[in-house]
Amino acid sequence: MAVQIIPEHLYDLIPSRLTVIFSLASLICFTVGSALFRRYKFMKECNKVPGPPAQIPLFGSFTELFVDADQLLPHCTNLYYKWNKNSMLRVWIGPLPWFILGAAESAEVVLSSNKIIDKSGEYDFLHPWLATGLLTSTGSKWHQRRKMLTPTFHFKILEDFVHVFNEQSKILVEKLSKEVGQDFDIFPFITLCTLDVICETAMGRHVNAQSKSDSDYVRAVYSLSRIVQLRQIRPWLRPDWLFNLFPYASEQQQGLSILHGFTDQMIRERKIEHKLRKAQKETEAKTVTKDDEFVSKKRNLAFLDLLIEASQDGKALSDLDIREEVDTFMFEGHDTTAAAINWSLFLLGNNPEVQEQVSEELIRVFGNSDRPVTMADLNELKYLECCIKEALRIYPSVPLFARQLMEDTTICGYDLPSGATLMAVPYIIHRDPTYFPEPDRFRPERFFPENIRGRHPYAYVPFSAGPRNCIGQKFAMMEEKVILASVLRRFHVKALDKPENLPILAELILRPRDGIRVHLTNKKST
Ligand code: HEM
Repeated sequence: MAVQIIPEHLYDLIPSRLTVIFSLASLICFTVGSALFRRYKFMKECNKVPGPPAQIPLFGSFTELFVDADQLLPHCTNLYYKWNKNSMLRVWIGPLPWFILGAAESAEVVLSSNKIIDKSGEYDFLHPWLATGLLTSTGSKWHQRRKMLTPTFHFKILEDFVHVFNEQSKILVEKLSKEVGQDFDIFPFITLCTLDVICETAMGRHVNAQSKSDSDYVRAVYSLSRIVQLRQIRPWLRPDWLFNLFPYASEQQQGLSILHGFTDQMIRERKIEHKLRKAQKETEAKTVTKDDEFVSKKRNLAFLDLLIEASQDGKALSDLDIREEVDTFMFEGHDTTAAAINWSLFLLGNNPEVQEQVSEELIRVFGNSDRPVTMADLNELKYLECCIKEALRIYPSVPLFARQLMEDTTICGYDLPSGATLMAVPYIIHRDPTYFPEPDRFRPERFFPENIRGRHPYAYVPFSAGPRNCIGQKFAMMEEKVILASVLRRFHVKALDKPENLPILAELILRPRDGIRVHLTNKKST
């Protein structure tokens, strides 16, 4: 006999099957309808910003940036000039709207804000590698870390790195001297040099990348950068579950084990050294004044040592926290400077009259000696500095960077919805003829003090600007100056390609697709 669970008098209260189906259908219709309505409103707001129309209703355009990698920047620049009305362009990357900030005016609103500091979803693809270090973190974590790391870029600490820049430049010059008289690609030589510099300054280790012809580390950096870039612009590679179906996933895994394995080993080694140093220090008398305490205690240390000290034996920073910051320095600190030095050489190699002026300055400062560059020299190399700045204007190492709106915000008269991605593009911003007439011409005098005066402060942003600007910009300028001065004291550089014919890849870093082909002549023998 079946057990009667529901009393008979309640049967009438049970909805009929039809009612259930109807209610469910209504609920689904309501949910889908309101989602579509929200989406429609979102797209309507976004579409108020001028830009190419979405090709697929509700989903935007899958093909807008589906161009060859070396066409991405020219394509974006053309789109910007075709549609731009108010310093901004809207592009649909699949269902996601990107707002391209291509002028000082729109860049200022975003970069100067203390609220718009969240990185966009595009940075999530860096997380497997950099986790949430300073570049990729947000909110209170970012605030705390920025505060903790700022003193490590103190002028006095950077001063100690000048000898590293000199040592590695010397090796570079020796290597380049073997190429004198031949046509060759200088890009890998510079990259290995900046890699040696960052390994020594960030981790306190010689990796001798310049002496080895091929570096696993550099290969892994390139492979990961390419994969991150692809995931940013190919919507089908975005979700992890889809990405994992492609061979890129195993390539990424291999790259990560090289990069993380390397950093982990460095952390282990430096922690042991740190313990020994600490024990030794405890036996020494402490005679420093409070003001000098931070700087004087930390001289001759690598960034990693400073992080280990700041970690308070794991209480403030775990080993993983340290790794994410060291990886961030390694990533941000070597490829960016390598690209910047290469682009400077490329432009100087295309503009012999400018290179001549640099040579005259170098003779004025160093005479014919080959002594190392000092801190005082760096302050004297004013024209070289203008050349570096102008090269970063034409070819910003970081060609674009992005923020995500966490609340509805009005920018340049447009009401942009929460969730939108704002993409600052220095490559376009730096070519605004209002601030830089004949923008494609290499004219270092644009950065003479009298010519900078009155220029919009956000017209030139190679290191970004505002609260999330580049923490390493002084380090980068010093390194660039030492390396370029060392190369140009010894060689005359002739570039073999013209800017108008050089294919450029806007990856995470702005790179020449086929390297920088040059011909060096020995100055001393001329
Ligand atoms: C020419 C060389 C360099 C250029 C052009 C450059 C450019 C930039 C730019 C544009 C940003 C902002 C990125 C964004 O908002 O997504 C940035 C951030 C950053 N850079 Fe650099 N950088 C250079 C060298 C360096 C060096 C040498 C280091 C370290 C040793 C470094 C460390 C960082 C870090 C940690 C951040 C994140 C800062 C934050 O969000 O608080 N950079 N850099």
